[in-house]
Amino acid sequence: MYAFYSLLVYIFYTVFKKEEEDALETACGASSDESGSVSMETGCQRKDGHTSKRGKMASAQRNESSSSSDSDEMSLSDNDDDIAGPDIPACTPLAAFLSFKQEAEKRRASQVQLETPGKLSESPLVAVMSHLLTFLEQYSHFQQLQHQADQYRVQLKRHRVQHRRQMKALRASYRQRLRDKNSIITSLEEAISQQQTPSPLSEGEPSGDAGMQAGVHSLVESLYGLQGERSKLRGELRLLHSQLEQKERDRHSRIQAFQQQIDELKGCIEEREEELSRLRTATGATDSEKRVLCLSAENESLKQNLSVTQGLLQQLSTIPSQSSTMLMKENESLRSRIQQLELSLQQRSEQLSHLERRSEQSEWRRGEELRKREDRVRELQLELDREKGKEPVVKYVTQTVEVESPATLKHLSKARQRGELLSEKLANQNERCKQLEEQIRKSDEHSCNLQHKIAAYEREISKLREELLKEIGHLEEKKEEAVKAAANCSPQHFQNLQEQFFSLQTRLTALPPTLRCMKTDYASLRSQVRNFSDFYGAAISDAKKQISAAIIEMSEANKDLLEKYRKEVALRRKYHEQLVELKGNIRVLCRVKPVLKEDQQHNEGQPVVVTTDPNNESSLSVLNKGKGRVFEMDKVFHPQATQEEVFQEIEPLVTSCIDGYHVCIFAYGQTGSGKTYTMEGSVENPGINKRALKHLFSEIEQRKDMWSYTVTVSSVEIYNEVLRDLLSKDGEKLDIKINPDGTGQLHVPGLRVIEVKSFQHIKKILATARRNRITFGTQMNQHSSRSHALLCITVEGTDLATGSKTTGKLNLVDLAGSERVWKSGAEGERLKEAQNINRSLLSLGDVIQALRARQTHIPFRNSRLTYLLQDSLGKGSKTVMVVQVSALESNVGETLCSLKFAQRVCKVELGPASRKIECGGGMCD
Ligand SMILES: Nc1ncnc2c1ncn2[C@@H]1O[C@H](COP(=O)(O)OP(=O)(O)OP(=O)(O)O)[C@@H](O)[C@H]1O
Repeated sequence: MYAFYSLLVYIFYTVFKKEEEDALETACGASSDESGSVSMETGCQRKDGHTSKRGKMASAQRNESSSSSDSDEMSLSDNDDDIAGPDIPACTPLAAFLSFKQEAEKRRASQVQLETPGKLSESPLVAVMSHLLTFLEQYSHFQQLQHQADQYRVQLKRHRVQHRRQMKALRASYRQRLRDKNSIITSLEEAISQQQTPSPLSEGEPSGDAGMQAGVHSLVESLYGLQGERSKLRGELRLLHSQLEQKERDRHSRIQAFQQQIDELKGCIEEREEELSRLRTATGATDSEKRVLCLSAENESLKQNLSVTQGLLQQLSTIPSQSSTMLMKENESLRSRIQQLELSLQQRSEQLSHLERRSEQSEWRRGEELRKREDRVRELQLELDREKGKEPVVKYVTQTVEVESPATLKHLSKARQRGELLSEKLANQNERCKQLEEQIRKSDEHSCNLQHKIAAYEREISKLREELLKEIGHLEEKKEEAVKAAANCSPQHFQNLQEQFFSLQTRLTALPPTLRCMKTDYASLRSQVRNFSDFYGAAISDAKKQISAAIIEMSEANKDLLEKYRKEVALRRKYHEQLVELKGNIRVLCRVKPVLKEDQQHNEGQPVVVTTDPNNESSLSVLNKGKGRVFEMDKVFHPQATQEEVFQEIEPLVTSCIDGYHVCIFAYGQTGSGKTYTMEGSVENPGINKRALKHLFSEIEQRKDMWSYTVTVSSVEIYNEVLRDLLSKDGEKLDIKINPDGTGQLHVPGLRVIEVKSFQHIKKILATARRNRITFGTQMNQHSSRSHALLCITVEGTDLATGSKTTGKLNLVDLAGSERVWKSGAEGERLKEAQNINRSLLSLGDVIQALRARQTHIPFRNSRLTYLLQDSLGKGSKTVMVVQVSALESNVGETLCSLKFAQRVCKVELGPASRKIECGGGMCD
């Protein structure tokens, strides 16, 4: 009866909810009348004061209804309060009803027991109801649990997605950092800003995610650390810029000071020249006057002598008896006069020879001076050239810094302009120096002419002297005759004699003007020579002093500059290393081959499936079967990229080889994709090999004042796993062995190693290696290289100041093309070749894989190629891989393979590169 009644009420309750609620309210009201502590809000309560299970369920239902309204926000909310009970619309009212009925039944049973004691205390209906209630309770609990589990699962999934997203972002940021410094900084900022915004996940998460949170925190910390490093680097860069500016200012001021000094010197020289010309004319005039005076005095005395002689003759003519004695006296005086004249002539000739000696000496001294000055000018020229030669270093720093900031770029362009101005000024100075030399040469020529004139005059004088002597002899003869005649002279004879005497007198008077003229000329010339040589000597000694002072100053300034240059080189090296380390010691570049005419002929209508992004230099996408795939590399060269552009990316590594690092550059890719073109290039457009060697020699030339270098070259090819020397004609099979010198390094006994002195020499060597390499035509490439070709350059340097030694190695490798055998149409010998090529490339992949996994054993010995490259592929080396790909759809499979391999290499870390430097007998880094 009760069961039926209960069922009926339940049906009413569920179908007509309102009525049921009313009924429930009534029932509860009745119950509350009895207990006095029941309310609709909290549900019905038992007499013992405990909240009934039904009440609990009702409150759970309320919670559920409140949480369900937020269900849309569930995915974003992490609040544990969101966990609510299951949706149980049917069982809750039933449970409420049953508990109500159970209470009523219990009350009724207790009344019955009171009325009829000894009867069964609990009816079966009550028992069933209690069972039902327990079941409902358990059911709702189960549903709650299930709901909670679902929510946990959703949360876990959400956490996992977010975690994966975060990890992806972090990985991307790290990769970005490796790509280049600027992008690292940006990505770090992004990552930091991401980490700085509080994540909703970080609060109230289950304890299972604590590990992940700790990981994230540690990453954030490391990012902060990197940010600090970045600001430190920026500070260092600023410091470098300011140092550079200071140096540039110093250099400029020094150059100005030199310029001023040189100008002053030139002014001095000009002044002196003017003075010289003035003095020359002035001295010439005074000397001539003096000579005229002197000679006129001499003339006067001669005249006096003559008049005396005349007087004597007259006396002779008047007193014939006394004439002979008189004549004899006159003869005596004439003889003495002649002797005097002879003496004076002798003295003069001695003076002349003395003068000649002096002029010769001054000439020799002047020649010496000139030679020294020429030497000094040459030295200065060399120093200036060296100064100019420093420009590239500044340029390099400029290039390195240009990457950093546009302000530095502006500053360095100004510095370059200043440098150009300086070199112009220096060229002008050289020009002026040359002009001065020209002037000196002219004055030398002039002095030579003067000496010639002096010599001519001297010859004339000696001729005249001879004539005079002859005349004197003649006169003496005549005098003797006259004396003899006078002894027995008749008046007639005496008259004859007188006539003869007068004629002689006239001849004697005719002589002096010629003699006077000659003497004047001679004396003026002599004084000119003496004055000129004295003045010239003084001017030269002055100029010498000034030049030597300027040279001393110059050499001191040069020392300073040299010191600064050394410091700059060291700084540049340091920053270069930091840059290379930031970029990573293994770098992967990708070059897309342009579609050439011959490619179009073979693959007519083939679409291009490889595209590069002009805004992103480090990604390229490949379209395969309608799906695009993006690959990230350190740098991607678009099909139109030039050989020069490719080399520019590699240039810093070539430089580091001179500094003592081991560097390996290899080209990898499908056959015909342009590996040989990139490494060797053509005659008119050379590739990496030639450009690297050219750069190497120009860098060595720049450093020759501080370092001496020896460059040696060898070249081998690996064909069918057999090693052959490409520089020897016999093509003997070679083997790789451990060097017996105890260094543990590898060497190839019998391999021809050539010392190279110049770039011209290397050209011939490269041509020989190219001729000897094995190539065949395949379906994919008409001149396919069937072997791996290695060009090994060793650079041994010695620091001239400290004596420390460095050994750098540069391995330039043109790998044989990877190919799909069916596609290349290889058969027989070609098939074996292709298999060998693919096997060795596979070994290279294995080595890279092992390096990537940081395995203790790296399988270098699995192929000749990897064994030979062991030095340059392992730890502490710098490696660049240029992946060559074709853009055509027919090659998409090979392109994808090559790019996947490249991506694997991208992830390899070789650790910091180490410099192979030997100081004091041992190796040190
Ligand atoms: N970037 C480029 N610009 C112009 N021509 C190119 C370029 N790359 C390759 N080539 C041309 O494509 C042809 C094949 O190139 P190359 O011989 O260098 O390929 P490869 O990868 O060395 O082939 P293999 O592995 O078979 O030796 C050559 O004629 C070369 O001149």
